[in-house]
Amino acid sequence: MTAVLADTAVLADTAVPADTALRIHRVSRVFGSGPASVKALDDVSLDVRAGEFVCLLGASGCGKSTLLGLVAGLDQPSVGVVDTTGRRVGMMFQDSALLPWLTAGGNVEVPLRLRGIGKAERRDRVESLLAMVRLAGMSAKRPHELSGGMRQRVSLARAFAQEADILCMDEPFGALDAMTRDLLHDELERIWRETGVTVIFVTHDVREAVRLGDRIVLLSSRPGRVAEIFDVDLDRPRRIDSTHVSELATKVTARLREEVGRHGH
Ligand SMILES: Nc1ncnc2c1ncn2[C@@H]1O[C@H](COP(=O)(O)OP(=O)(O)OP(=O)(O)O)[C@@H](O)[C@H]1O
Repeated sequence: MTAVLADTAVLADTAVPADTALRIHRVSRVFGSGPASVKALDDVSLDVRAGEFVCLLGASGCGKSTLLGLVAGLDQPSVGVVDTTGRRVGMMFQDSALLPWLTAGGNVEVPLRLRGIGKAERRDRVESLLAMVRLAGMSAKRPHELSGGMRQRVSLARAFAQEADILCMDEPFGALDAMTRDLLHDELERIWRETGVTVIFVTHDVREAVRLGDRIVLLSSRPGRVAEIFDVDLDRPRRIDSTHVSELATKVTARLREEVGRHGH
């Protein structure tokens, strides 16, 4: 009887609610072994609701990309569990990483091809994905013919072509100028709302996190732990230069500074 009760307790503890898209449970990641080993993540837990937009924020080297890689299934935790609840996970990187020998349309088509979608349907989907990122009619252009912002739009369309339920984004707009980034924030927010995708968005830009996130998860450095979680209760769409965004960004920055100071960066 006791054993049954114990099992039930374990099950109750680990059952994931239906509206939870992602559960990160007591995850640690250590690279290497012995004295030279690096503990990149230490006992990180986080539940993300389906359709939620979560920003992972922290100083350089705090383990943001490591955590994202675990969610994307590119890496395994040393301890703990990453449960993507049977949902499909997609990825988008900072560098647009477009295949230079393919056109814009050809690049967007890659994830559709990989999933065995037929030619006629692929053509339609590519057109609508490019229209979604406001690049209608640009399908035949090659990456070198496009601006950095346009390339990142193609990359965004390709990311959405994965039709992921959870989209992991690793500083996707980090290399863009402020104006282009602002436009892409608007586009991403619109597409996120239209598709209902769950987004895990890594950034070290506090304002960007406040502009986009439903929640901001602040990670501490060495080892990476959840230092604090901020709810962003601001109406959307938000302007990155609005007073409300600035006020919360100031508060988050102060907390980030505290964390950075604590670890002597
Ligand atoms: N494959 C690896 N082998 C060894 N150490 C690693 C590996 N990947 C990451 N690390 C270390 O783990 C720590 C976290 O790295 P990670 O890239 O996740 O940080 P980050 O927060 O994404 O940094 P940044 O903002 O600079 O991109 C760092 O100390 C890094 O050197």
